[in-house]
Amino acid sequence: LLPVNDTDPFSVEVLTDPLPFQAALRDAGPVVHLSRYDLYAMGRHAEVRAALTDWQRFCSSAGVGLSNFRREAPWRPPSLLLEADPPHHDAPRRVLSAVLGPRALRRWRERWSAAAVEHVDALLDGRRGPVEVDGMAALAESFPLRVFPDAVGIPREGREHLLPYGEYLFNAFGPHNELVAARAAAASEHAAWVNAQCAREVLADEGFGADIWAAADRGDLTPEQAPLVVRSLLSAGVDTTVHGLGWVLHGLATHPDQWELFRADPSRRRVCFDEAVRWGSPVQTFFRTAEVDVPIGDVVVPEGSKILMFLGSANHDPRAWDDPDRFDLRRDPSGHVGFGFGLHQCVGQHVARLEPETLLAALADRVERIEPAGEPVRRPNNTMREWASLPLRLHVR
Ligand code: HEM
Ligand SMILES: CC(C)Cc1ccc(C(=O)O)cc1
Repeated sequence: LLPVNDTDPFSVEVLTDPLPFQAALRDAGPVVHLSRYDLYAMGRHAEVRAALTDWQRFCSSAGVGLSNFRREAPWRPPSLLLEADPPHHDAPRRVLSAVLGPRALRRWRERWSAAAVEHVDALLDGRRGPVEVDGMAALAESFPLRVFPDAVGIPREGREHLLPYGEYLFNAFGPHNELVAARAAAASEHAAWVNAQCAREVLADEGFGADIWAAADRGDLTPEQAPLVVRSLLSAGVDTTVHGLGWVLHGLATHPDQWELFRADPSRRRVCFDEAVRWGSPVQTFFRTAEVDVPIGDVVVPEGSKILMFLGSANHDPRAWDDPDRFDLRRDPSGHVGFGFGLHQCVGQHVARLEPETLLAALADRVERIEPAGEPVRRPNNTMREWASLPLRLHVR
């Protein structure tokens, strides 16, 4: 293993199995200069949380990827939430908080519960005993794509652009390596399709998109801002939940006692998804930019530097968690940074929780046991920790 500060954290090797590098990063100090990209890396829970709450000194408007928007043009117009700081961030955030809040989701809960039952019934197709599936294709990818685009209110045509768009977006937060170069040509086509779905005239009368345009009618947003706020949903709302679900299924399959616990004790159901997001941390890393010189320990992070926060490492920091590498529904995962923390903390987290809640409830009624049915396959991505396939055996009652 190379010394930490010479390691490329975006190499396929580290992206595929990040835990050894992250342990070395945590041990190397509260903040570590990585020479390869001239950035400052944080792997410990305390420092990552502190940086996430300190939006004045660690800003988002220079981009939350390696690229510094003040030095090079972003590949797409910046997000009005993710890549914005107060005061510009305030109104779009206020609008999306209301559109995606727990109260607003009540009308989707019944629909998604019914959709989950239909989805699982169709998958099991009346079979009993052991049923082998690829958890990613059969559940983690297909269920979010069944319910979320309709909730946004986009047309059915062209939805196959959604996953590749998100895949490219999350790669593009990292360095311009092979993962980005391989798909750069297709990306502009995916982006063009996504942008076209944000126009008022293509969106259904009911859904998150319509709610955002209604906010513009009320003057809570300008008509120029509305389509970009809809774009945020299509950018952040699909691949994240797909891989969040992937980690739930992988955790339950590799810890079969946990499925027993989940089925036996409904109170565990609420905590299950957050424990999976802590344990798997589908969003592994992203950046901030130092607005001033920031002293941390005996290192000064110079103004203008990029800070790389390792959320997955913070969520496995033994300074913050007992037995962090264990997926355990008995633990209280609150305080994890898998949804971020502070001002930009995930505004879609309630949607993110509702999808697995409804799907797992439908599975719990029919499946007594979940176990691995072969080697799962990783897909390297500069930001997202993803399973390409998850062979599972579901024991159906
Ligand atoms: C498991 C699923 C998800 C994970 C792990 C996740 C993770 C995150 C994280 C870590 C951030 C903070 C980014 C930062 O601080 O720079 C964030 C922000 C955000 N997320 Fe999520 N997210 C998920 C699902 C969703 C969904 C379903 C939506 C939309 C329906 C969504 C919309 C957003 C938006 C718009 C922001 C920017 C918020 C702001 O900057 O104020 N996310 N998400
Ligand atoms: C973890 C975050 C980087 C996920 C994310 C992506 C995109 C947006 C957007 O607003 O486009 C917001 C959040």
